[in-house]
Amino acid sequence: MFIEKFKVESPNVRYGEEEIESVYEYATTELVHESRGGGPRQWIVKPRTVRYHFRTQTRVPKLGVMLVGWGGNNGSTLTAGVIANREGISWVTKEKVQQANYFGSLTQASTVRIGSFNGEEIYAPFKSLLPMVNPDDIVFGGWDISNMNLADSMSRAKVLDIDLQKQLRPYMEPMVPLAGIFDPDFIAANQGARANNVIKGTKKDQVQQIIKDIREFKEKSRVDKVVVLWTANTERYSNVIAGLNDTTENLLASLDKDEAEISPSTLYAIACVLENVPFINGSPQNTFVPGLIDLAIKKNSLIGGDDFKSGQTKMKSVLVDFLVGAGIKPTSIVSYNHLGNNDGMNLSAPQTFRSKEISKSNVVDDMVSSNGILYEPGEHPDHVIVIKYVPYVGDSKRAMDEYTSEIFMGGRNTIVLHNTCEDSLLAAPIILDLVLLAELSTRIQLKAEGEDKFHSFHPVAAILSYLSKAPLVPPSTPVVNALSKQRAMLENILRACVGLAPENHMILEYK
Ligand SMILES: NC(=O)c1ccc[n+]([C@@H]2O[C@H](COP(=O)([O-])OP(=O)(O)OC[C@H]3O[C@@H](n4cnc5c(N)ncnc54)[C@H](O)[C@@H]3O)[C@@H](O)[C@H]2O)c1
Ligand SMILES: O=P([O-])([O-])O[C@@H]1[C@@H](O)[C@H](O)[C@@H](O)[C@H](O)[C@@H]1O
Repeated sequence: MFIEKFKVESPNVRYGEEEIESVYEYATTELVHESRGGGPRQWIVKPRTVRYHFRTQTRVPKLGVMLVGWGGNNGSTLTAGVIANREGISWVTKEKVQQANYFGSLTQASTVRIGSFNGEEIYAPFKSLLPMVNPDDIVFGGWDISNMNLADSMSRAKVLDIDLQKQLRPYMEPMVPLAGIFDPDFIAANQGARANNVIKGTKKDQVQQIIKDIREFKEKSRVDKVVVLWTANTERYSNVIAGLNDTTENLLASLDKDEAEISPSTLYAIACVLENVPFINGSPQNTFVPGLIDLAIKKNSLIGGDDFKSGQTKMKSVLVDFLVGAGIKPTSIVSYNHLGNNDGMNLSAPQTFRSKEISKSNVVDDMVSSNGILYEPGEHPDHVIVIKYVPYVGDSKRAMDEYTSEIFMGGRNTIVLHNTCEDSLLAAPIILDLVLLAELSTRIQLKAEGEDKFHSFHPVAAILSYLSKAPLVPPSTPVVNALSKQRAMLENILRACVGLAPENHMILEYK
């Protein structure tokens, strides 16, 4: 059964005027590897409980979202989708009259199990766990190196139905991206033709301009908070060089010296961290060079990413988790896709493709290393990524995957998948979840027993892992890619904030 909302009644939860406070007993384990009584060393597991206090501010801000690459397929499609939902627009397709929706958004279109009632499982909207921004209320803005307005960008993207585009045009025509930071050295040469809207000056001038843009947008749109998200083109990796971008001091000194190796995405990120505005990277490049991560930690300013986990890779983080978890040994994974949008054209250059190849390849590492029965240390499946640019198919990505595994008694199993979809219709809801969850996480404070004061989550927002192909995590912490674990982590943290135990699916009541 589905319910719209609920309230938790418990001595561990207090709903105040301005915040929800909860006390949560976090059950974990401590491992030691030592000898007992002079015998050989053995692994000892010690269950332990740590008491956490959470405080979530319940006042939901008016949120401004500034997209870098606003005029792109993802940016224009997301903007269109939010307007269509806000205005209740429906449109005629060849099959039916279609209503706007937020399908594909974890926060807007998925549910969580609350419990059972009279033997029936009860579910509520994911977004009902804690007060969240209503996406209909988001004010969009942003930058693009192309000066095309959002209505024409939507038309250029060729993602949405024509009847819908016609109804949206009046809303989107007045939306014009701010000039962006353009550096041809970091993206494919084929992107140069659209770069007619660029910020001039030194890299430091460009950072100052981005800061000025953010302040003016916030004032003009009268929003309480701004989140910036990169959905611009994939850049090549920046070279990480000691003395140039390895520390805060060196990165800022390099900025002063107008160092060529600082990428546009890192410049936007510097501006956001200096302005204490959350910055999320939806592409695979290493925007967050060590010096930027160091700066974000010093400023306690949220950064998150990398690379939206939207389609082929999302499926991979489910399938490989299932196979390895079932004791089946994937030995060969081949992921091919072709697409014809501008992203695909940009990825046709070797240096930008390499950024994407890295993020799409590393997604199985945690699952493989979790099973020492199947894999020897250092052993991993053959894993090949192929992306081809085929203009004719446009945004309608065709993905084909082949998974070959070893099974019982020397058997082989091969699974083949084919997936066709508008890539931007998968990515847009992911972008929405990223900005909504980033904003929510900045309203949560926590304190573990033994700590003397409340503090925010670590500024490197591992909580956003479910939405990223290559989750950015705090230094020296584990990267988890298995989708079910990522979702459970996120849901259970939000459940703890409102005094609910983690969902463990034991339903002992019925055992
Ligand atoms: N399913 C998906 O669509 C998906 C999934 C994962 C990641 N991504 C990543 O999201 C990004 C956007 O995808 P898209 O399909 O919207 O691409 P797109 O090419 O349609 O849009 C990118 C936009 O960014 C602009 N741009 C490029 N460099 C810029 C800069 N320095 N500053 C400001 N604007 C700049 C371009 O003019 C373009 O309008 C790509 O990096 C892509 O790899 C997309
Ligand atoms: O999310 P996913 O489907 O694994 O990966 C996608 C790639 O297959 C596609 O070629 C690329 O253009 C998109 O940006 C996205 O990264």
